[in-house]
Amino acid sequence: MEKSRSVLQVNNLNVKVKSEREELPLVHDLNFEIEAGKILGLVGESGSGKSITCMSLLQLLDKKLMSVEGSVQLHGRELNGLKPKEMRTIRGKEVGFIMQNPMNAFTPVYTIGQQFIETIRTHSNLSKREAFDLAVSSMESVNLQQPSKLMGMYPFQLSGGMLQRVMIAISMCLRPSLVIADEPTTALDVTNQLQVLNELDRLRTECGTAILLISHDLGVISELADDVAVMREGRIVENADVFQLFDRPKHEYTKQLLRARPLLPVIEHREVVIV
Ligand SMILES: Nc1ncnc2c1ncn2[C@@H]1O[C@H](COP(=O)(O)OP(=O)(O)OP(=O)(O)O)[C@@H](O)[C@H]1O
Repeated sequence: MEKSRSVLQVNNLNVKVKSEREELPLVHDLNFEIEAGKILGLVGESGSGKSITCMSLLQLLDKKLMSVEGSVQLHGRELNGLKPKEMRTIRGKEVGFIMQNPMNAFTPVYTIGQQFIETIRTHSNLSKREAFDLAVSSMESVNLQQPSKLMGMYPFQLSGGMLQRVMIAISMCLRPSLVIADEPTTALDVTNQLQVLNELDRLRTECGTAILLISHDLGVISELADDVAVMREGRIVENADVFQLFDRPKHEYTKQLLRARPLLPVIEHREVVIV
């Protein structure tokens, strides 16, 4: 039997928020998969459930507030229902997470270097020196200048865009088999956006990483994604190959999204990324 190349397989995923009287659905019956080396773009208007989906895949939702039903398999291993300790060993090593707000990813009282090295050493057998060198080279790959100096600085001493790139470097340095990237480039200027997108592209090409890429920027999605899922009000209304979705959208909502995109910047963006 042919071995499945599926890295992430999601079946009948439902997320509900608990209130005193009832449970209100936020995400309905999601089904999708991502194969090794492929990028699935997830698009949809604000509030459509993209971030809640990411958090549920990573088992990061507060169980007291939300319930998650359905199956989330990483290389065939069920993640939904794993103990927090087991999930912690998976997050950071097998699954990298790039979140929207980089400030939330760091502890203010430790330096960037302390946090970077701690993360690397929790998930690997590298010495402090080796972890330092890996951190520095990872920061260089996302265009951070003077990475050795940055290692000694505290999060508040870096701009939002720099912190975002440090978080991306941390998420990618251990070459996880899955990266979940929730608006990874929103806080960045165009040059750094391109650097980060190229780095994501390199990761999937060279390391076979599967990537779930959430972005408002349809130019970014059309450039990088192999498949695109369109979310609306907690449901996936269309999931198709990127060419089919952009050239022959089926769902009325997808057509609306495509009509609403700003054309000029998208074209410029695509041309530069291809280089
Ligand atoms: N802690 C929470 N309690 C109750 N409802 C929540 C909670 N967090 C999010 N929601 C609701 O879940 C829905 C989906 O939110 P989500 O943040 O996933 O949207 P999104 O598509 O990621 O939006 P954006 O693009 O703005 O980040 C929204 O209606 C939001 O109000």
